[in-house]
Amino acid sequence: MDSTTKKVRPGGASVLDLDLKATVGGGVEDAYGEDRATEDQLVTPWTVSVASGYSLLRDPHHNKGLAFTFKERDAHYIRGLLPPVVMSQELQVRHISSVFWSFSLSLVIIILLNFSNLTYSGEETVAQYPPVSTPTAEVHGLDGPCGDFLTPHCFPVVETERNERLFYKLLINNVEELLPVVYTPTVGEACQKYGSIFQRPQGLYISLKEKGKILEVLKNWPERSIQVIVVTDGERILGLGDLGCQVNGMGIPVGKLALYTALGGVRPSSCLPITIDVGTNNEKLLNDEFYIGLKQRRATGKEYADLLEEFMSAVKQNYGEKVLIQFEDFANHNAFDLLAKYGTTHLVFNDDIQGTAAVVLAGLVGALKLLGGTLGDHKFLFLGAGEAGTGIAELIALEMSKQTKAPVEETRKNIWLVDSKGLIVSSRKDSLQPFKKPWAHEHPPVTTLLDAVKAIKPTVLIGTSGVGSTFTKEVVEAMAEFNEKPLILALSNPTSQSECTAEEAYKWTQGRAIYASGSPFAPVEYNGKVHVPGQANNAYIFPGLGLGLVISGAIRVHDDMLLAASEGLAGQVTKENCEQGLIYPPFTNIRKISAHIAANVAAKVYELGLASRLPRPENLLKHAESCMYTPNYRTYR
Ligand SMILES: O=C([O-])CC(=O)C(=O)O
Ligand SMILES: [Mg+2]
Repeated sequence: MDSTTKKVRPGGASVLDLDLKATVGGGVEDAYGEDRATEDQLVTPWTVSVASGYSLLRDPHHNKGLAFTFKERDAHYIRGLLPPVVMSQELQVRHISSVFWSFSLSLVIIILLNFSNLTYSGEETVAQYPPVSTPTAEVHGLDGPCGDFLTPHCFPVVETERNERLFYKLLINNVEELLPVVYTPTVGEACQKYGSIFQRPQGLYISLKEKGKILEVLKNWPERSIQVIVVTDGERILGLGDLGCQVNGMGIPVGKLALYTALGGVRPSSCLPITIDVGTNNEKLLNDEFYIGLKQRRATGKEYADLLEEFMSAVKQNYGEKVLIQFEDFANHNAFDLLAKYGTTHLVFNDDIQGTAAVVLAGLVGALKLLGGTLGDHKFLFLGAGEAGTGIAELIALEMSKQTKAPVEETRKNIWLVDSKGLIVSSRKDSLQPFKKPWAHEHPPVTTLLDAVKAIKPTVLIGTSGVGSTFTKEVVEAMAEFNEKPLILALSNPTSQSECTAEEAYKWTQGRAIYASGSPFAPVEYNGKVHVPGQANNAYIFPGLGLGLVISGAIRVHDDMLLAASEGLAGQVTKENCEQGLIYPPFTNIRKISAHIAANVAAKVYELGLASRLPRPENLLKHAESCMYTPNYRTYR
């Protein structure tokens, strides 16, 4: 062998230089290309090591706090770093739960910190959070020190930072109470107020500065086996508008993915939150010296489309065909285009358009048990003709069309939408955005919601405009005039943007309304009867939908899968729920509900031939349940 044909690796070993580019293989699933890389190609030097001692207690994936046994403490060099008691996970959860509800959150934080890592300074963390009092705190009676001292959102954030399994166990065991804390509405407030407090990375930031390097950026994320990505560009965060990159620790994608794990059983390490930063048009943020995002106006047109295209290609190249990408809180003008463009090449869905649609359709099916009749017997009026409004409207029309065999163009005629310019009617057609055009029916112009209610006489009123307090007393009273049981869905988030509160809906209809909202409301007593409002939030759907797509190895999302998800949810509404006026099952059973949704979705994926995990398991419900991540501690050797 001629020495000139040898190359010397940095480690000193020599290899044959026989056209390495063509002959060196990395093996199947060498996704990162490290093994097949030639010597002149750059690779990411990832290492895997066993955590022990002090660093084990600081590793949230493996930390068990006081649950480490003495055998484990000796084997992993942590004896003495923890106080002498050994506490089971169940006891840890019980302890936190009891403290959580009977004392104050500030105290909880300190206890959690003790559980998780004794060297951590609680005061430091707590001091980072400015005073705030949240609607959640009010809903749950968590006043006092919690309100003055820190935001409840800080509680789970701190918790995941210390002990992931304890956090998920706590969340699963107390889902109804904690959902509003990790998720809507508190997450919205956290995004608005705490954008400048950057903690450790909880997801990836991809800005215009990363153009041309997005694949490299993805490789910087420590986990490789990614199954679900939630991505936002921050332009329409809930009903709060353009918050740019102001998503502290990426509130929205992180919050959604926490629910993928807690409610849908998707492994936390396979979830990747991503915030895309193309600038912001929010003047306040642009003028804020502490703003953490790009200080420029939003990129649009080709510049925006090119960045998104690079992102979508890099995701597919890095994680393959089966990674699910959930678009979240994009503005209308991008959301529909992105969904149409990538729906045929990637496994994508838009939670605000499709997730919300599936959950509302399920609620309507539940409501029919109370109201009687079929979907086709009802008339729907929406305030808001954006992603949620048109998405829900389309899915209702599709389901009606399936039920009645009438073409969807016909069934759409039972559905009317009002936007900021009034009722959408045919005379406005030329000036309407494309996604609104199918809803421009024949009718004289009507400018206000109240007049539209009087003219259309809907049986169902749905608010999706992101603007609060728009279902006024007059509007709700008008609904109650010609409906024995008016169905009122105030879907805008967070609580401040609700079209009307639960109390208003019941009061203004003398307790006759069937009411559900996007953000949670506490039960209301009216005339001696307790009314329990439902929460029509996409959190019911996306975790189960995602699980169904992942377990079947789906490669595309089809409308029929959304209908299957919706049916899966509707099927979980019991007779007792209906008797209480509830159109959704309680969140307490959400893991079971998610498994049913996942099984229904997976069945549809197999039926449509879009599944890549073969053969199809016989019992999909059992299979879905068996695939769900449970956060119980594992024993270490
Ligand atoms: O996050 C939520 O609670 C529901 C949702 O997607 C939105 O309002 O944009
Ligand atoms: Mg959303």
